[in-house]
Amino acid sequence: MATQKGKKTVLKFDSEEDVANALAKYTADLSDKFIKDKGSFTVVLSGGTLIDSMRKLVEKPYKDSVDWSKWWIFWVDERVVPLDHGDSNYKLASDGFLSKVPIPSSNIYAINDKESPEGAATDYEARVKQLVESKVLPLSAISGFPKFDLMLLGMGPDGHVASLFPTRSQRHEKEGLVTFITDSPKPPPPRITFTFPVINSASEIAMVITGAELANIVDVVLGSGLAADGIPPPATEVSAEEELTWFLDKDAASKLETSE
Ligand SMILES: O=C1O[C@H](COP(=O)(O)O)[C@@H](O)[C@H](O)[C@H]1O
Repeated sequence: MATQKGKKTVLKFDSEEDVANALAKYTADLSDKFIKDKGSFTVVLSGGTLIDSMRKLVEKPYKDSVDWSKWWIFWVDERVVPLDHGDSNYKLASDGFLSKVPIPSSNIYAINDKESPEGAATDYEARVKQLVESKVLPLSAISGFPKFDLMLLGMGPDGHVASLFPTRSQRHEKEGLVTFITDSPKPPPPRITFTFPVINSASEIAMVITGAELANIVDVVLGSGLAADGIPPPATEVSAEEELTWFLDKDAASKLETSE
């Protein structure tokens, strides 16, 4: 399990709707803070249910109050499929979020979908390094890895985050920024993903978890940290440099409440 560097906060809400409202305010407040402090806001998205949980951010008042022109968008993981494919995390975010707000298209870092998984990972890592060179992304003074302002993450029922799965070696990568997988246990098999050193160098991380099917793994990750097979779920390794905030609805927190 990673050592928590920054604060860890667990927020529980009565409904998924309340999570969506709180997540929108949290994200808009961080956007204001980072843009005031450094003139830009670098945001890393996951796929899955996260994008639907972000729906309130593209409604009033945030749609009009957030300075979208200063946003930069990245993906914590991506399925290696065409960007217009139904499995693409880019398409999911594009349809549900990016198409609704005026983020400059040159600030949106989709993968190169013409590449193999290995080629797409190499390409994405090179493009992130270029942004370090051009001072869009700073390096963490703690880890030396690129430091994003905010990562918005989901979690699977096996405790995977990004495309870092319990029984796959990518979760142990300590050198690279971006790695690839060709046998993801969750379809589709070919994916690229940020590594834990990059994820854990972010200033702020939100783990956004809703639904009863995630109650057991939430209890494991925020409780004992060990799954029934004795393997720590990857989500136990997530930590932020400033603050890791868990957004849980009542259903996802249901086992946690009984064991606390
Ligand atoms: O495959 C993926 O799964 C995780 C979790 O998805 P969810 O639907 O359970 O929220 C997601 O965070 C990741 O980005 C995606 O590629």
